[in-house]
Amino acid sequence: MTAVLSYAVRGLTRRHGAGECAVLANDRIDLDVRPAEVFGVLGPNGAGKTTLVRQLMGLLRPDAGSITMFGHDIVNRPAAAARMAAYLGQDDLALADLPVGLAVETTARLRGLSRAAARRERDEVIEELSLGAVVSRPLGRLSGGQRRLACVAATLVGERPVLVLDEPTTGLDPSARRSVWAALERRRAERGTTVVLITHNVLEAETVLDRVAVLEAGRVIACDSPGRLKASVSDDVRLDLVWRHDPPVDDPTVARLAATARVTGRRWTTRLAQADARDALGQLTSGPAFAALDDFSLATPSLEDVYLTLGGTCRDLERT
Ligand SMILES: Nc1ncnc2c1ncn2[C@@H]1O[C@H](COP(=O)(O)OP(=O)(O)OP(=O)(O)O)[C@@H](O)[C@H]1O
Repeated sequence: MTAVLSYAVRGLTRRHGAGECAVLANDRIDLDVRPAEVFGVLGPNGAGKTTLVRQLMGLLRPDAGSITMFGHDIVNRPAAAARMAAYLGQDDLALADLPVGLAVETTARLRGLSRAAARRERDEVIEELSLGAVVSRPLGRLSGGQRRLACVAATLVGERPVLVLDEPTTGLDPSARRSVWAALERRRAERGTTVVLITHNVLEAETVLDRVAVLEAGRVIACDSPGRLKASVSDDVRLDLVWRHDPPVDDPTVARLAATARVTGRRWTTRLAQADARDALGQLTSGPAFAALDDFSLATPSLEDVYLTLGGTCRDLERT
C-alpha cells in the first residue's frame, strides 16, 4: 500500500547539534502523503518543519526512521528525491545573478527539458505568475516578494510529480499569493501533482490544504483535513473583541470575559459555547461597553483554535 503513496514517513527522528546543545528537531514523525494531495505542515518557529521537508528532499539524513517516495527509499538513495520532486527552500538565491527568465529556463533545462520545451515552460509560468515586468532583471536585484515569486516560478517548471515548498507565499502580496495557490491547484488538477508545503498562515492553510500536519516541538500533534480537525475541537465559537482603549472591566460582561480572554495588544480572543457567545455579544453591543469597542467578530473554530486546543502556542502563526 505504501508504494502508491507520494510519501510514507515512519519514525522520522533528527537531532541538530550535539551534547548539551542538541535539539531534537523531529521526534518519531509518522506521515502519509497521498498522490495529488495538497498537504500542509503548520507550526510555530522552531517546530521542526524545515528539518522535516529537507529530509523529504533527501537534503538532510535522518538519525532514525524511514522515508519512501512512491515506494523508493529516499534515506538510502537521496538522489531519487531530487529526480521526483522540485524544492523551494527558504533562501533560494543559487541563481541570483541570472535574469528571472533565464533563471527559470536554466532550471527547466537542469530538470531535463529540451531548449524549446524549457523556453515554452518559462513563458507559460512567467505569464501565469504575472512576472513579465521583471523577466529581464537579475533575481538578486528584485524586491523580496518579487524574488520569492520568481523562485516559485523556477520551482514549477519541469513537471516534477511532487512539489515541496517551504513557505511559498511568505512576503507575497495578496494578488501574488492567489496566483501561487492557483498555479499549484492547476498542477494538482491537471497533472495529479502532489504538493507538500510549509505555512505559518492559518487562514491560507484552511482554504488551500487537503490535509495538514500540525507540528509542535518536533512532534506531529494532529494530522487531518482542516474541516475534520476543526470539527474535532468542539462546538465552541470564538468571540474576538478589539478595544479602542482600556477595556471597561467594571462592566460585568467585560469582567466575565476578562477571566478567560487571550490578550494580544488591544484584541481579546475568547472561546465560548455558542449560546454564551451570543449572550455576551448581545450584552456588549446594547450596553455602555459598546462605546469602548473598536471591532468585534464571532467565528466558528479555526485551525488556530485547533492548534491551541491541542496544546500548541499561538506565537508566530499568521492570520492575515
Ligand atoms: N543546523 C542547525 N543546528 C542546530 N540547531 C538547528 C539547526 N537547524 C535547526 N535547528 C534547530 O532545530 C529546531 C527545528 O528547526 P527548523 O528549522 O526545522 O524549524 P521550523 O519549524 O522550520 O522553524 P521556522 O518556522 O522558524 O522556519 C529549532 O529548534 C532550530 O533551532
